[in-house]
Amino acid sequence: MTTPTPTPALRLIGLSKAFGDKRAVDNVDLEVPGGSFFGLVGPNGAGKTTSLSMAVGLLRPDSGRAEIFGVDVWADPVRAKELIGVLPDGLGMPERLTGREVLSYLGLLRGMEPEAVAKRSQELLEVLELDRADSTLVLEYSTGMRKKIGLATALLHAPKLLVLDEPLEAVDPVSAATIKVILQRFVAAGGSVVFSSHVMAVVEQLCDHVAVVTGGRVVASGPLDEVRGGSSLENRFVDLVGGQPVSAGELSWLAS
Ligand SMILES: Nc1ncnc2c1ncn2[C@@H]1O[C@H](COP(=O)(O)OP(=O)(O)OP(=O)(O)O)[C@@H](O)[C@H]1O
Repeated sequence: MTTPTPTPALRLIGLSKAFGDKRAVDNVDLEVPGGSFFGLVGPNGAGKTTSLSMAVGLLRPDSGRAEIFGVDVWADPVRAKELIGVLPDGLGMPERLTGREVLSYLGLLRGMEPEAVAKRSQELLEVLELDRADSTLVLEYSTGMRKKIGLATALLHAPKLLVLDEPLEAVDPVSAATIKVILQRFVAAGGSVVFSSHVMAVVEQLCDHVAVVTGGRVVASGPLDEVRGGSSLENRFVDLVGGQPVSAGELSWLAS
């Protein structure tokens, strides 16, 4: 008897998207195994945001489809949205609300009971160390605080998969450390995470699976060790994107 293959947390099948003449994402196939910590890594303009936006139903593909735990994102958006927590790139939050108010509003909007919203918000504000969430407007938040409250909104309804666009980009080191711990705990508890980054060191530090994206295409994907192979991920990355040989010093900005 054959063992059934587990349903991937996220599956992209032949996804493509063009903006005018520009092919931002070109026939991308990707499988994110359930329970994995998956990094989508590539340089600016590689197509990471466009791919993730299509994966979560924020942007309609020209062709192809996306499945969250086997649920077609465009055929059954309600079910798909229950399964995912999303941190978009822009973080366009209502800026005249406090962090707690943002969470309260979103929780009620998603149909949660008021008591559950209050309890869950309190837990998230504590673990994310957002202790001024009652007194500070989002308008006044630092990038780190915005990413943390964004992560709290993504986690509010206890999703099975987190899809995060650059969650650590331009974040202060203390907030970044907090975010990393929360994501690691989420995966340890059986959740799955997909996040984008152009920082190789972050992906190597956190992820068990990785996809390298450049020019709108996935040029390598799989378990981190397999993709990395014998040489460092930085060198393989440079090979894949067609760059010149570089030293670790030249690449130090990647680790910032
Ligand atoms: N709304 C849009 N209109 C026109 N072009 C777009 C739009 N969104 C993205 N693009 C283009 O599509 C390509 C892929 O962009 P995308 O934002 O997906 O890349 P990215 O890998 O997320 O880059 P970054 O790390 O800079 O965010 C880029 O050339 C970008 O300029």
